[in-house]
Amino acid sequence: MSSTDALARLAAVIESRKPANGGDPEKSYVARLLHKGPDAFLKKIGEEATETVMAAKDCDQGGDGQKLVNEVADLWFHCMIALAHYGKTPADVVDELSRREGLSGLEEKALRKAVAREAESKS
Ligand SMILES: N=c1c2ncn([C@@H]3O[C@H](COP(=O)(O)OP(=O)(O)OP(=O)(O)O)[C@@H](O)[C@H]3O)c2ncn1[C@@H]1O[C@H](COP(=O)(O)O)[C@@H](O)[C@H]1O
Repeated sequence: MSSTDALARLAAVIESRKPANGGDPEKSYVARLLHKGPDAFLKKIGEEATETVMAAKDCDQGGDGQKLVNEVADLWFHCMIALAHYGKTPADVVDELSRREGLSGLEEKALRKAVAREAESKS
């Protein structure tokens, strides 16, 4: 079974935890966060992003990378709650990454700057 299947299965569980789908904040962590609303899960995303940075620094100090994997899992999980709340799916993110496939970040940035310069020269 592929990793994207696991993301799709988790997305389906998160969907089932929405208040409109009967998610119970007393019995489910996801339902509790969704019930509390965006401020609650967006705060968790901020925390998990910071913990991801700290775990990466731990790798620089000789760590084996497992903390980094754990923190990225927490980060992805909380981002998936945000995606679900705003009506998006992991498949949408994978599609966006696929769309970018083969387009160098440096080329894309240069293209963006050229478009901005062009617009500025016309204004
Ligand atoms: N993948 C996860 C997952 N990853 C992390 N977490 C929870 O996310 C929280 C992470 O927060 P922290 O590490 O900051 O720990 P904490 O101090 O307890 O956090 P807070 O008190 O600040 O909320 C912990 O409570 C973890 O248990 C997760 N909780 C649930 N899932 C998945 O979501 C499914 C549905 O979960 P429920 O909605 O709880 O049934 C589960 O079956 C899992 O597949």
